[in-house]
Amino acid sequence: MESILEGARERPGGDERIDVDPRSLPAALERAEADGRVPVIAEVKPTSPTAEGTREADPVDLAEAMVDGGAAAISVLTEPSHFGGTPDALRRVREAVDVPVLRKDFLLREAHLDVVEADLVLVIARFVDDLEGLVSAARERGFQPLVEVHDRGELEAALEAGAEIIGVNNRDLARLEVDLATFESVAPHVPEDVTLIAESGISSPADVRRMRAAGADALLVGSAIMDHGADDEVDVAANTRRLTTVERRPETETETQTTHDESENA
Ligand SMILES: O=C(O)c1ccccc1NCC(=O)[C@H](O)[C@H](O)COP(=O)(O)O
Repeated sequence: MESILEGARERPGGDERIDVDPRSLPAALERAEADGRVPVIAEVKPTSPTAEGTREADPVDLAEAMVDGGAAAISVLTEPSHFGGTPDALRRVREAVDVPVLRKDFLLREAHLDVVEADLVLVIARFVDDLEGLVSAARERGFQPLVEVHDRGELEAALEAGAEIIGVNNRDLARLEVDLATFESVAPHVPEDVTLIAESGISSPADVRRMRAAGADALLVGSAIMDHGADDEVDVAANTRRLTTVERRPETETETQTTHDESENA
């Protein structure tokens, strides 16, 4: 984690202030609910420190397949060194799709906001010194800030900073371990009027049901959709659809299987 943060500290920001006309995330989540889709924010994540490989596919093709699979919004990694992302990939994806697009990166200061337009930006509570300042700076530019927390202390900080969209990350960024019980322990303390997102480690229909039962308004899913470990061409639309259609299907005993398990058993 330290090398990711070191890279983020050294990365320059933009020199010109960005001004965005954003697509609303809450409205996109409502549209998904209205037509019976689980609201999923599908993540274009070429690789990561915990991924088994790298997906070289064009980010635009991936994002379009995700929308085809029913994704309510798209998240695009723009961190270059550990996640294989670029701001240009996000710019191209946002031009190609009509759903809200989240910039997923390790943004530490105001100038980092001025790199590329997006509908939402991720602000990670534990890494930002002036959380309220960065949340306000994001809003002044038109971005919807998604403030990420991992425990109740960070949740309090996010609420004090004025967060209206909060993500609870099931991945402990200190140890990189994932535990879905994290969301279950933090969610009951999140006020009703906050848009609440469960992040990381959601890979099976059973995980989707579990996070929704715990109060998630939306789910942020990367690895299970990108399926980095699979050898062949991955069907990103099918991987997305498998999660977005969960609430249209009756619960079954095999729902705990991840995408990879299922394709091995097919
Ligand atoms: O995903 C990682 O390996 C990772 C490592 C270090 C810091 C952050 C990391 N992930 C960031 C994320 O929050 C996830 O990309 C996102 O929540 C999706 O998670 P998943 O569905 O488990 O890929």
